[in-house]
Amino acid sequence: MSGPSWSERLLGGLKRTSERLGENLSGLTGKSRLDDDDLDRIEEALITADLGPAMAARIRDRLSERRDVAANGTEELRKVVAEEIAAVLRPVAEPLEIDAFPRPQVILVIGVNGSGKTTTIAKLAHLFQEQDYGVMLVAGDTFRAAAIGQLKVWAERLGVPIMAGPEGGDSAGIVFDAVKQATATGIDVLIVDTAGRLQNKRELMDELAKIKRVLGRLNPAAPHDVVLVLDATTGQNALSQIDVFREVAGVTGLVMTKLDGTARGGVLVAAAERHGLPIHAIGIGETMGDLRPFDADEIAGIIAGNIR
Ligand SMILES: Nc1nc2c(ncn2[C@@H]2O[C@H](COP(=O)(O)OP(=O)(O)OP(=O)(O)O)[C@@H](O)[C@H]2O)c(=O)[nH]1
Repeated sequence: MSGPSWSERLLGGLKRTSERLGENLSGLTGKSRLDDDDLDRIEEALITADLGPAMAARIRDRLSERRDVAANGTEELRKVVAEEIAAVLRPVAEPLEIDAFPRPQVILVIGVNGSGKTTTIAKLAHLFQEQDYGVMLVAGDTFRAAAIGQLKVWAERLGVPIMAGPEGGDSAGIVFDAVKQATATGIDVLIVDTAGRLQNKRELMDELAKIKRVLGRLNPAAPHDVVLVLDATTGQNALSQIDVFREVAGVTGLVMTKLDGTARGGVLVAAAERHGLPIHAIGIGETMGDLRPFDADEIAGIIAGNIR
């Protein structure tokens, strides 16, 4: 396939974050020692680059112990920043493993409409297919016919079975039927799409709670994973979505999408620092192959890379 490579696209998605840092730090060149004003500027730059105040303070502290790094050129400064970011990201880099017994492993996928939920479901299904697992999709968002239709298109493209009811159908009932069928047919992974109407928190909570209750009746361990899909282009907004969805659904892990294009990917670091939830993968495009493992050192390196 022609076009930009994985890393070029990822670089694009983190560019805004890394450029913000780069611009703010370029004035430090030639100094022999960082003074308090320099540290203030760095801290501010890190905050405007979406890394969040806690992370910015952490890096500032680290640099205040290493004020001489500026004397060794910006390369050294870059290394210290990258290392601090990587230290926060490494513990949360955790791929989604299929290890549930008895099968199927049930993965509930949640997130606001437009976050890239449906596309992420297709990408995950593709990934698991490549690992030789039998996958089935469930159209649990019954509020919009378009959502059901879109998932059906992906199921066909992937060549995987799908359980879908009519628009307005009872999603918990559909999920129940899907688990029964998946169990009977030896499916390994059941990926469930859910409604993402964040504006109505009560209804969303009731709906997700009902799906979880029904699942628990068939298998107390289900859902095994509750994966929240976040859109990197929403920047800080992604953080409040984590708060809300943790409260309504008990999130077990994250996938961040749209880390290509004009994303504000620095928010990944803020999310990791604040929540410590596993980050399973990142999305960097619209096709089923555009899911990439979350590589802490790679991301940290790119974010810090433009400091000059
Ligand atoms: N550039 C880019 N676009 C993406 C990515 N993931 C999803 N998209 C696009 O974002 C748009 C929304 O994605 P969907 O998967 O339909 O999102 P959804 O959350 O299911 O949204 P609804 O269908 O409205 O519920 C689509 O145009 C996708 O092609 C990604 O990683 N990168």
